[in-house]
Order: sequence, then structure tokens, then C-alpha cells
Amino acid sequence: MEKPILVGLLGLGTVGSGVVKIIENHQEKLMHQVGCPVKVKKILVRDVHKPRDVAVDPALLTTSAADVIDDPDINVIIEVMGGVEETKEWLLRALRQGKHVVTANKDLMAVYGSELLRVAAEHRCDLFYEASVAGGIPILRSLVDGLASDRITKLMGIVNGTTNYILTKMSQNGASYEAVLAEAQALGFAEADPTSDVEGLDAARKMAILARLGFSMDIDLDDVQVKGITEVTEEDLNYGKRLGYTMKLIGIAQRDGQKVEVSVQPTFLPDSHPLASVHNEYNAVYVYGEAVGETMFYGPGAGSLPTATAVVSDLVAVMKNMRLGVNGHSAVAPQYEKQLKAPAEIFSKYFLRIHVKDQVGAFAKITTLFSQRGVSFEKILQLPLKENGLAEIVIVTHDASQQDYEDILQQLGDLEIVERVQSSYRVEGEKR
Ligand SMILES: NC(=O)c1ccc[n+]([C@@H]2O[C@H](COP(=O)([O-])OP(=O)(O)OC[C@H]3O[C@@H](n4cnc5c(N)ncnc54)[C@H](O)[C@@H]3O)[C@@H](O)[C@H]2O)c1
Ligand SMILES: N[C@@H](CCO)C(=O)O
Repeated sequence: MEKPILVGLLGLGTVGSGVVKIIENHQEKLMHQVGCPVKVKKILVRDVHKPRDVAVDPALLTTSAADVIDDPDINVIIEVMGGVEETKEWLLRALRQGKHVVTANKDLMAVYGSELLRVAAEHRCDLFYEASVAGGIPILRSLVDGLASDRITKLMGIVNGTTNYILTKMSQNGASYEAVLAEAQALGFAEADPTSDVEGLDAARKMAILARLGFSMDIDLDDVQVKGITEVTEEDLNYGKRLGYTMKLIGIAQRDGQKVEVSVQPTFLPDSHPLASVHNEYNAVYVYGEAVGETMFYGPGAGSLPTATAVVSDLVAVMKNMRLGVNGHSAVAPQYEKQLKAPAEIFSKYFLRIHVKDQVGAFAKITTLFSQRGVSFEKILQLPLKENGLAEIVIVTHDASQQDYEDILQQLGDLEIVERVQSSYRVEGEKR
């Protein structure tokens, strides 16, 4: 029998347990694909005595990272422990010793991906990170290989399972935000600190990775405009329903000419849009290519086994490369210089909900602000409020530039008749 490929695992939590299960349960298939057995040789954990939901030989467990990273027999390091600074140092150490790396860590790849990929190439090592974006959906490989011949112009996706789970349950069952977040944590979708899920940062990291690959530009996390779902209310979701919209946390990366925009924000989509029917922890990424047109990739975006599938598929890719002797080509330097759009160059429709004093002429003052900027209304609702002398106005605009819209919002806030701006969201996915 051929010598086995030996794997070192960093982390044995939700994803790590799934990785161990898949490597054990699919041994025959892996063997068929790569022609030799695959064995987990060492696993880094924090507590060797902790009960686990996967059976592992206690002799494999260690609390010393060096036992895994510096083991000369280990060929591939699988990093599923999370963290950024220390994790980066450990992975650099592994790469410099000629070990291939597979990681599910978008926090790391969004910030240090370019550096890690460069060091991997210098040492003729593979560094794959399919699981870092959209869990079980093979979206990175689809962009890099499947759509390699096309020019991608837009990526639009639901790339965070936790927030999609929360928005789905809030809107379908009227469940409370806190209760559903706790459910998502119990189901293993949420990050150890779910702030990065609900405040949009997790999705922003994934969009930075997607945009970098899709547009072949050095997009940084700081280039992504981010807004999370913490301020989304039941009233907003209900108004959306009345207007035929579904609320989703949407990542958008769009290229017009040489200029790009990348953002993550709660967004209203028409109910008929394919992304509107992506529910619970499922993810989907819409990819528009100049030649291919529209494609959509759909699947589970989080969870133990779906994510582990992507990790182990990366492991298979590393092993196939090892057999062919072609490791170390996973990094392709960006082809284009990054050019970000200015706010005056970013266009969309907007949903706006404001509370105004129910007085003669109030509405005219509001419409004047919009018309001065050349922004027209597509839909308007006005309802009296229980609160004394106030009315609620809901507006959906036609296309407006982000610059014009932000200026209007600021001027609305200064109007004496406007009590408060309740909420404001981008509206996407309608024919322009
Ligand atoms: N859970 C998912 O659905 C999912 C999906 C895609 C990507 N990811 C990513 O995969 C990684 C792991 O996620 P998870 O959900 O399995 O997290 P987890 O918290 O369930 O597991 C991480 C494990 O690593 C261990 N660990 C962390 N630092 C360690 C250290 N210094 N030494 C020893 N052990 C350490 C923790 O004790 C924990 O058991 C993260 O980067 C996450 O963003 C998770
Ligand atoms: N917390 C992440 C895990 C998958 O990356 C999510 O909810 O999508």
C-alpha cells in the first residue's frame, strides 16, 4: 500500500469534528481519488479531556501547536480553529517548512490572504481556502476555474448563514432577534463572537475575498462598505412585505468599466428575485459574467459537515497536486490596479421610512429635497401614527447616486417637520 498522506488538524470544534468524520467515513472514496490513504496524525485542542461529538483516539490530541506544525511527517495542515494574528504566524511557519495548508478562516484570508498566498508560492506549497466563503458551496473554485475564461462584472450574494437564519425566522415566524440568534449559535452557524455575523463583518470579509478573485484586484477589507442587521426591525420587515420585498443581508461587488464598488448591507429584494427565496442558513452567490450571463450558486453556507466538505475537497486538491508534483500555484497575482468608485458613481434604489409632523405642506418640503437632487419616487405610502400629530411616510426611490441620497438624508434630518428617519435600506434586484 502507498504511504499515507498525513494531516495535522488545528482545532476540533464544529468544523474540525466534521473534517475528522468526513476523512474517516469517506476513506475509500478519498483513496480512490488520490491513490493513497489519508490519516489525521495530530490534532491541536485546548483541552484534551473535553467530551467531543466525534470519536478520536486520545493519543492524537495535543495542546502544543508545535507538535502539529513542526511534525516533519505531516504533509498538510488543516486550520479550523479561527483567530488571526497567532494563526497567521503558525500557518507561515508551516508553509516555510514546506507543508500545504487548507483553511476555513475568512477573518485571516480577508486580511492576510495575499501575504500567505505569496509565502505559499515561494515554498511551492498549496494554500486553499474554499470553506472560507459560503461554507459548502464551491464558489471560489467556480470563480477561479469554472469561470476562468469570462470577465466577471457583478457578484451578489447571501454569504452569511447566521444573519440569513435570523432574518428568515424573524420574517416568517415573527420570532425575536435574540431568540433566533441563540438558535443559530446552538446550531453551530454563528462565529464564536457573533458580533461579526450580525454587524456584517463576516460577510464583508467574504465579499473582499470574492471580489479579489472575481475582479482580479487587490481588494482590502477596508474597501468594503459595511452595515449589519442589528437595526432591522419587525416594522421594516412588515413594510417590505406590503411592498412585495424580502429583506436579506446582501453583499454586492460590482464592476463598471475599471471601477468597482463592494458593500454589505441589509437590502430589500423583490419577492420574485431568486435570492429572496434563499432561506435559513443557506447561502447563494449570483455571478454575472460578460459572456456567461447570470449564474447562481446555492447551498448550505455554514454548519459542521457542509463546511467540512469544502475543507476536505481542498485537501483532495492538495493531494492530487502532490501526485502530479504541481503544488504552489494557488496564488495568481492581481491583474488589474484597484480603482474604487466614488459615492457619486454608485447607483441604487432606496427604501426610506420617516416620521414627520402631520402638517399641511410637510410632504411638499420632503419632495422638494428629492427633486432638487433629481431623485424621483417609485412608491409612496403615508399612514397616520398613534403618536400625537405624527405620520409615517415610506418612500421607495428610483435610482439615485449614493452621494445624492446621503445628502438628502442629512438634509431631511435638518428639516423641522421631520421627527426622525426611522430606517433606510438599499433596494436591489429590480429591472433598471
Ligand atoms: N461553523 C461554521 O459553519 C463555519 C463555516 C465556515 C468557516 N468557518 C470557520 O472555521 C473556523 C472554525 O470554526 P468553528 O465553527 O469550527 O469554530 P469552533 O469554535 O466550533 O471551533 C474552533 C476550535 O478551535 C479551538 N481552538 C481555537 N484556538 C485554539 C488554540 N489556540 N489552541 C487550541 N485550540 C484552539 C477551540 O477550542 C475550538 O474547539 C473559523 O475560522 C470559522 O470562521 C466556520
Ligand atoms: N458564521 C458564519 C459561518 C460560515 O462562514 C456564517 O454564519 O455564515
